[in-house]
Amino acid sequence: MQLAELLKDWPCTVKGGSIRVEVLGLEDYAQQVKEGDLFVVRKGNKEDGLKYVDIAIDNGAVGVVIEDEKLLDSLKLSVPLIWVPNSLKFMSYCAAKLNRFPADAMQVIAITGTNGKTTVSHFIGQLLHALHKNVIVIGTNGLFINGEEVKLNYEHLTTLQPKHLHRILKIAVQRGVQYVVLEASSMGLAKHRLDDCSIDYGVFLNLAEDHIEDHGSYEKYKASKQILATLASKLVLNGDDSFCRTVGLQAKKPKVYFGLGNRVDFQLQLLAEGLHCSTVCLQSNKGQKVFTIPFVGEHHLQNAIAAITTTTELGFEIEKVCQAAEKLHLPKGRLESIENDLNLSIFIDYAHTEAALRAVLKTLKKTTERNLIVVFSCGGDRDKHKRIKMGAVASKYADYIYLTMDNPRSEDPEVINAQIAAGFLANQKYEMVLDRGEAIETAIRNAKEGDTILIAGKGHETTQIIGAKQIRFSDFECVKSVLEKSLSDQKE
Ligand SMILES: CC(=O)N[C@H]1[C@@H](OP(=O)(O)OP(=O)(O)OC[C@H]2O[C@@H](n3ccc(=O)[nH]c3=O)[C@H](O)[C@@H]2O)O[C@H](CO)[C@@H](O)[C@@H]1O[C@H](C)C(=O)N[C@@H](C)C(=O)N[C@H](CCC(=O)O)C(=O)O
Ligand SMILES: Nc1ncnc2c1ncn2[C@@H]1O[C@H](COP(=O)(O)OP(=O)(O)OP(=O)(O)O)[C@@H](O)[C@H]1O
Repeated sequence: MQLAELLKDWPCTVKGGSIRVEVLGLEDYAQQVKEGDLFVVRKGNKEDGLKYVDIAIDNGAVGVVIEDEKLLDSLKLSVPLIWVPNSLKFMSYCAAKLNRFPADAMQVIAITGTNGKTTVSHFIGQLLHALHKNVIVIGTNGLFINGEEVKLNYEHLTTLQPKHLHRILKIAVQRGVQYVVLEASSMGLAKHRLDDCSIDYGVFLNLAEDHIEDHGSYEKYKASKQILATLASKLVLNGDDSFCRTVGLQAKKPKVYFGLGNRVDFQLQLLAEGLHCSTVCLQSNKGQKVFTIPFVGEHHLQNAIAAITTTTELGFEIEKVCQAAEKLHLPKGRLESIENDLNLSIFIDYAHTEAALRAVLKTLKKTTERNLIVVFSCGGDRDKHKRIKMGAVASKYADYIYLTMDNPRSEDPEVINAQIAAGFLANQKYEMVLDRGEAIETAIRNAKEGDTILIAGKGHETTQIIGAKQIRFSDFECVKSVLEKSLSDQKE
């Protein structure tokens, strides 16, 4: 597309060079600029893109975009210099336009909330696939087409940057994908990554304190989430959550409420609970339906009803949606039970917020036969306020706690753990085993038949960040090797 055409409807000032040049792509990382790309200069948290303009031009940039108006006079380049008021908004628009607004050809569902985005995205993906639709799901766990993971070869964010997202959507449309389910992180929304996705349904799950340091304050975090209500045409809201209710009251848009409580359009009631499944009753103006879903936990019932409501709103018959819901499964690392011969219940779960830890511990407390044991810690260099709160929640439900490491980054893990332990009840039994592998091994070896062990915080992740180093570590691989070792010890 010609630069002139690309810039036609966007407020900007162009200086020097020719606007008749062909633009092939968009890049804000200078070293990755390819022949024909526009290079967008941004001042970030760590770097100033201005430092890298020469590299971008050497790599073939056909234009340079800036948002500092003063540079229009001082920067002399061999290619057009383009000033735009907001480079992040421009990147979103430009990426969408260069790919011919692929989202317009799809039904776009975006999910936001502090907890449950990945789970609900995958549930909606599974329901649509079961209803014979082609669907792409993009979020923390990666990119999935009809349930099959497609590996990306670039930095993986929960909400992809527009330069990646619109290219993926264009290919998806070409391959006949009709639905896209996107996780909308607060940072992704604040950084305008989803501005030009023509979102049909914005799904609001819940709000709790998180990412405060990333955003600067809780109010700013909350405001970032609310951006989704302005971007989406219709809203699907959790009627049990006060933040979602407020979003619904403020938005002058078609909306529908779901929940486990009263005053909602789609209500899911728990009728009976087994060890691994829940029998539920769905009530809506379309009638009543009783069915069984293959997992437990109030929070996952919330996630299930969010997905069922959204899919029904997309125009599918409620009976067929409920039928498909009987085969839902949780995504990798969410309340995942690990089979073993030790008569222990071992679960790996991605809980890394206070609300998530409460939800999963409350669920496991109900099913555990004996003691509930938790292995966890908190991440370093972020969200310090949540440590004491997570400590208090763990202590409320757990009989024994192993404090360990969960991406301590530049912080001393002993200090992080001391801040967690400050939230413990006075009589809490616990110990600190900093090496995560050793902590998991000790928890399994010391457990007695009938105990439940929750290994929380890492879920699907496969790395541990200690200092500046990222080392390979997976809770799944660790548990597997401990179980194998204990089996061979038994045989000896
Ligand atoms: C907060 C945020 O959105 N940060 C993103 C942002 O970084 P930044 O603005 O600080 O950029 P910077 O590294 O200072 O660099 C400034 C400019 O110089 C350029 N540069 C820099 C170095 C270089 O060698 N060459 C070069 O051209 C950069 O491309 C950039 O344009 O631009 C970078 C490059 O495009 C992104 O990698 C980076 O995401 C980082 C990886 C990140 O971790 N983001 C997290 C906070 C995030 O978005 N997380 C959410 C989930 C959390 C939530 O729920 O809110 C997510 O959606 O994943
Ligand atoms: N509806 C919910 N309410 C409270 N906690 C939940 C809910 N759904 C999931 N969780 C907890 O949060 C953890 C993470 O779930 P999930 O990955 O679906 O959330 P997320 O919002 O995508 O998280 P993140 O933004 O950190 O990637 C789960 O392992 C579980 O412990």
